[in-house]
Amino acid sequence: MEPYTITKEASGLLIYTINRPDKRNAVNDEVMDGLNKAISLASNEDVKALVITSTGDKAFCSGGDLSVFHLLKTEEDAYPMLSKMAKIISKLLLLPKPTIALMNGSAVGGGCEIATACDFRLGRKGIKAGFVQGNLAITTGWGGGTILFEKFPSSTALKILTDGSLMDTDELSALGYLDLVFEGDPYEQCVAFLEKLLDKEVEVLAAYVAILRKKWSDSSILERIESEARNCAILWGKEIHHQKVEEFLNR
Ligand SMILES: CC[C@@H](C(=O)O)C(=O)SCCNC(=O)CCNC(=O)[C@H](O)C(C)(C)COP(=O)(O)OP(=O)(O)OC[C@H]1O[C@@H](n2cnc3c(N)ncnc32)[C@H](O)[C@@H]1OP(=O)(O)O
Repeated sequence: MEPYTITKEASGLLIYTINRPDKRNAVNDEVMDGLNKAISLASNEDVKALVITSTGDKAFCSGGDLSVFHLLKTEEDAYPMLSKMAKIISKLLLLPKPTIALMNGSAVGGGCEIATACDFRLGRKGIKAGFVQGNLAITTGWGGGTILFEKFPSSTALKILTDGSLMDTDELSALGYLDLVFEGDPYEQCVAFLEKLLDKEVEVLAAYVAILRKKWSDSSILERIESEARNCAILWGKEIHHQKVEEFLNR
């Protein structure tokens, strides 16, 4: 089974789908490379917006693939992986097209980091989402913490990150994290949400998005994301983190 697919729709949507439902759509190197490729393709003139979604209804994305990344034991081992994905997420954040996380399942850990980098988050009623990294004795390491602080009030972001709880769609909507809670076919709901946006010329969309992207690029966001990855790598190398991951893998 291919770990991801990329499809271009006649509507102008480019759709990147993580396809590892048995691993709850966890991110491994191939998924990272696929996302990077989709982000590059989304810059093409005929693409109006990039949608990131996944297969199945259990998980939008369960974060980093712990069964693979658990082999990374030290700060020096972990940093290249964290930095690689932090760069991809930075590219997603600054992509000059609107981006949408279409969440038909729960978003956990790094899955929330991907969703947070998107401009819009659409979640199926009944899913959950949470930045659980703190429960594993690490922080966000892909830039998601920095981006959360950028997009939400600081007290809201700090509470979400330090609680490490999975929140339901009522809580996520109340916090403004979800822009739409949907029922029914995810793709149809996404197209309906974007109906008016997709009516606009691609240059108009890109120009509005550029205003927002400039605000971030002018505020040294790339350096701040890089420093988040570096700090996470330090915690990653500690024994307590490895114990917490073992507990998850052996539960
Ligand atoms: C690495 C970067 C870091 C960051 O910077 O953000 C992170 O992302 S840390 C990772 C944080 N993620 C987690 O801790 C998620 C753990 N997963 C879950 O909490 C749950 O699986 C779920 C996502 C809520 C789904 O629950 P459920 O539907 O009940 O499924 P299972 O728990 O039974 O899992 C099924 C299957 O999938 C495997 N799995 C799930 N998540 C991961 C993962 N992140 N990495 C690797 N494998 C994962 C799980 O082990 C099960 O496998 P089998 O036992 O072999 O069936």
